[in-house]
Amino acid sequence: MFTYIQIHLYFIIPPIILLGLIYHPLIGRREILKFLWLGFMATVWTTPWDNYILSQGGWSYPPNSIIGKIYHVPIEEHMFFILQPILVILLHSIFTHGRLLSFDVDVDQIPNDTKPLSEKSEIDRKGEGQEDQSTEKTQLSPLWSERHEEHTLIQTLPRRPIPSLLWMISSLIGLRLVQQTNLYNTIDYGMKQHMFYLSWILVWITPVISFLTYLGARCTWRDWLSICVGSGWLWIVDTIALRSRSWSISEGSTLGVELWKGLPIEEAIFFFLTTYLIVLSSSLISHLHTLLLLTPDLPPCPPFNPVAHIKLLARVAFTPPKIDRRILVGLKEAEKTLKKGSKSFEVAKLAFGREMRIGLVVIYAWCRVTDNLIDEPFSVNTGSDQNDPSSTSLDEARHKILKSIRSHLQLTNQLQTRYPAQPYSLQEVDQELDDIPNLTPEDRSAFHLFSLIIPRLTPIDPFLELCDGYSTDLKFPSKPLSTISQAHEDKLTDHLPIKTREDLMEYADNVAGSIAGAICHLSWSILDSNTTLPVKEYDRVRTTHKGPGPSQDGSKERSNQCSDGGDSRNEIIRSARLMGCSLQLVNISRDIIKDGLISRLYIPISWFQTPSEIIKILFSPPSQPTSTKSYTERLLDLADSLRDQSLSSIEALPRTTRGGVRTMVVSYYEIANAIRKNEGEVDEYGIKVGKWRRIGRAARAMWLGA
Ligand SMILES: CC1=C(/C=C/C(C)=C/C=C/C(C)=C/C=C/C=C(C)/C=C/C=C(C)/C=C/C2=C(C)CCCC2(C)C)C(C)(C)CCC1
Repeated sequence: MFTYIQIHLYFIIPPIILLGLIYHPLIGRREILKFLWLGFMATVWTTPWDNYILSQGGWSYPPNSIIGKIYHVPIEEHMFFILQPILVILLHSIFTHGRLLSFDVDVDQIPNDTKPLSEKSEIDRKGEGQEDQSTEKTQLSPLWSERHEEHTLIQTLPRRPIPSLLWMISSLIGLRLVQQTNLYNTIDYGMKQHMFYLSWILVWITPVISFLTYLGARCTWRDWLSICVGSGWLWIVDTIALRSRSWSISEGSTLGVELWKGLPIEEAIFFFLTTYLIVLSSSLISHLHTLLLLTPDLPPCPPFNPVAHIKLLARVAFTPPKIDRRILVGLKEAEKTLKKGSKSFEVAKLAFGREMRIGLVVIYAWCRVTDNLIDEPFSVNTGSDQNDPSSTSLDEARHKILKSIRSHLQLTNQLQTRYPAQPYSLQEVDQELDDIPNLTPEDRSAFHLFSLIIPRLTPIDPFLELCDGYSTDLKFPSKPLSTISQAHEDKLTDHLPIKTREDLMEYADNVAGSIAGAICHLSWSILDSNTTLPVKEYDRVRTTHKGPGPSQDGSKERSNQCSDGGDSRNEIIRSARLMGCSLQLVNISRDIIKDGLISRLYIPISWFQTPSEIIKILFSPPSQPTSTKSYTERLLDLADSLRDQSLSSIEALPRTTRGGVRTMVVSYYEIANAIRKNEGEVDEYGIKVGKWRRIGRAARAMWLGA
């Protein structure tokens, strides 16, 4: 026989420890709130009910099975009220971790208003042209804007009165049966007395389910999966406990029907409904957390104090905000972009919690789209230039696109500083995008998404710096040089902007250091802030993004900016930027030959003894590849020294981002290790990194911090 505490020790606590170990790098204040709130609600809601039923003899415990009692309820049972929510929440969090949005929402199409503004204003102009209809237009326009608003705003948490009513009806049935099934009733109601346990389950739990369902809580298929696994496990545990007489259910108060041998149907229903209620609450809380991040006038990070936290969630649950459709569509598109674009980021993103991941996906999609637009300005049918764009037209188009991207960023930033005095309006920023010739609706959607989410979370400066990095790329020959003589004619070295180590460091800092800094801001805003507009808090830290040229060790000299009492966040950003540079150097080493094929040489010219060495790298024949050893070694040594200076900064980030950042870093360093293993040689395909080795290293970094 197992005692009640042994049931916990053998069957409930070990899975909690196991799931806790798996999920612990991502357990932050959002998850802790779930444990606290549901543990608290379970205790408050279940204790009086359990006391009453025990007093009525509904179930009982052999005296030698329990440690002690608080009134009628054993101490172990009180533990169960808290352990079951912890177990189910962990299971639910793990099963639903892969979803970017915790809820289902039906937005398949890119909305029409991703069309260029010029097309929209065309419609407006047509209306204005018809003088006789002008009065009608003025009357119609509020209606139009109302409709327009309806079209762009989506309620992701609609009330669900019908399913809620069905749950309420089951509560009423339960209540009716309860009235007739008191065990002490002298009149025998036949079967009805056997309904005692079932009716009390219905009366006790269905009103809460009905309430949450009314608020809009509902399950996705992954939620159902966790309900099935969770309740399935609890059924097994209950069967073991009942068979070993850890507790027993009174035969008089049950129907006598068993799900399988030893498990009364009432117990199966009980554990199914409690698991369902916990998953329903957990998924509703996740939904509310996502709404906080996606709604510009709510704080993206919930308060640390659990009481303030649950109050905020309750306020949002009772008056759920509508979400801009373009955000929801944009996120869907961004996920697709990511799937196509980068397998490794697709996996690495899973090492972050959901809210952080949303921010990263938005930034990644924007970077990907802007990078593609600049690299391939004529990729889509854009008119006359498309067939054989000359170098000049390519250059012009690229510079024009970069200018539009910059102005879009600046306008986006202004939009944020005007908010909340004026509502977010994408119309203005949209105008800038109209100047980009071959913008697809998907690209436009990535820009919209960025404007709607990022400016209140991170300063815009890192992205402007990334644009500086893009403009360095634009200095390279716009079309790959196909012959050595062409290279000589074009005075190749004039077109190679990375001349010294400092140039290289500045470039790496602009393209990767900047994004590393943005990730720091993102993590503070999402995981450790307490205002609606966390970006305002970064005004001081922001200076870290602008500074004089690079110093000898490659970092930008910004010592004067830290003399104000040593803001630790400035320090962290500085280190993070070094780490970004370090990863970029690894990237550059891997792609030396590949980049050479498109006439991009990121190795400083000063590292070459003679011009013929440059030519060898740029025109490395596939049959007799040029040795890259001396360059990769130097680049990777530099990368190592930057990494060593900055590794400690990861530990200063909010706890739930550390695992993800560590995972990203080690996967990059697996590339560096592979290059070293190959004696510094890379070819046009870069270098192969063993998939399992990479996964193994990433897992160690995530769970063991190594
Ligand atoms: C009896 C019995 C038993 C068991 C027990 C247990 C295990 C219990 C549990 C219980 C539980 C485990 C319960 C739970 C409950 C829960 C609740 C009651 C909840 C609620 C919630 C709410 C109400 C929420 C809300 C909200 C949200 C979610 C969000 C925000 C907003 C608001 C606040 C609205 C055994 C078998 C040993 C033996 C025989 C008898």
